[in-house]
Amino acid sequence: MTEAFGSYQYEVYFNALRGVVPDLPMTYSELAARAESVLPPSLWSYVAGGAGDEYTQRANVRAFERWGLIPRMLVGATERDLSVELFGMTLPSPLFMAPVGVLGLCSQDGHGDLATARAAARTGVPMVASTLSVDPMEAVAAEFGQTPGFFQLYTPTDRELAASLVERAEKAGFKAIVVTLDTWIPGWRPRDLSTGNFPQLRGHCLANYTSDPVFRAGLERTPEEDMQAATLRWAQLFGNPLTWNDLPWLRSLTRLPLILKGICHPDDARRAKDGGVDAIYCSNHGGRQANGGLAALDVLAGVVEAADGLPVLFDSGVRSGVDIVKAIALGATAVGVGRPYTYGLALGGTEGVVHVLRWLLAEADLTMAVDGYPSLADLTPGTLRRAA
Ligand SMILES: Cc1cc2nc3c(=O)[nH]c(=O)nc-3n(C[C@H](O)[C@H](O)[C@H](O)COP(=O)(O)O)c2cc1C
Ligand SMILES: O=C(O)C(=O)c1ccccc1
Repeated sequence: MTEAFGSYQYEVYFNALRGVVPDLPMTYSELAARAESVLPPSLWSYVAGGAGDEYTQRANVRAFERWGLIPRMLVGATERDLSVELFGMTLPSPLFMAPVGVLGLCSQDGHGDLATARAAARTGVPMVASTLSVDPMEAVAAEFGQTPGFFQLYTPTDRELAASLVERAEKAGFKAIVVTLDTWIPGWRPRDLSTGNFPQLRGHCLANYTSDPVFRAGLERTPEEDMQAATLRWAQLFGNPLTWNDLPWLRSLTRLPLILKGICHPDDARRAKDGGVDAIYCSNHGGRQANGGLAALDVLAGVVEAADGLPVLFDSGVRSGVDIVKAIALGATAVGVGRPYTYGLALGGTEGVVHVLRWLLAEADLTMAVDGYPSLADLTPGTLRRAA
């Protein structure tokens, strides 16, 4: 069984009253500062950094500050219901873990994908497992327990390899496929470019490829014999500049729910819906891809409207439980975090991730209690006021 997150706030309260405070941060700024102090500098830069001067990354966070929740009184919101229906499943809350391709490297034991999957099992918070991982997807999925997991696909140029990855994800028990559209080519990332620092190009996090029969069949020597050649092959295959003409092919890859990640324009949301996808994932990749300036939160409502009833997943800039509540009020069905749980992983492995997830959920739950919104259905756009 997963932990009831609702009890976490009481645990934190009572422990704090007794003077027992966990040795893990309770605010994002402290979380980031402590993660920086434990991660190797190059890995810290890779995770914390973004595109260009990181204006968009900052805008993602600031966008939340421009919305204010209007408190309602005498509601008696003594019990809150944060559960969400998605693809016929009932999730305990709208929170999920966005795919992060270097998780494996971020935990002290070098197996952060597994550690994160264990946190998903403990909390009931789904993990979207990246194509880029230190351990193969089958090993990651084996740690999910009763919590559903989603597989994030970076579509390679080799269609047979794409089909193989999706087939493996189905067999491994993943419950949905998330196709990321915004990273067929890495963005302009000065921190990484100035240090020549791209973990995958050093042969890291490629287990899903090196364990794949189709990928292996394309190599002259096995990855065990020649990882450099395997890495080069990966770099050649990694990104596929798909077009809308490829959507029927993507759709044909799986009968699992199909989610397109990186949708920010209402027209793209409409087109995706017409193409038969099951959900839209509104995101600007945490400001890592284009430094285009617009916060993901500021395009959410338009995407939700165009999605016309399809579930809309959202990430980019969520740093607190209040942010989760605001994204739901602006129409998101489920809300993802990337860097926050990655920093928890760096600080404390599975425990660190569990801590961050429970904090975010306890804060969301308390916000709904204090502001008088007992269920997610009560969080409509009318509960927000644009403050600046
Ligand atoms: C270090 C790092 C690696 C990422 N790797 C992937 C990935 O492999 N696949 C993907 O779809 N998104 C990836 N993302 C983007 C996240 O899924 C997500 O969109 C983003 O982190 C959300 O923004 P946030 O970090 O502000 O919460 C990555 C993000 C970070 C920070
Ligand atoms: O770092 C990322 O955000 C990411 O998803 C990625 C994946 C592969 C190559 C470059 C970037």
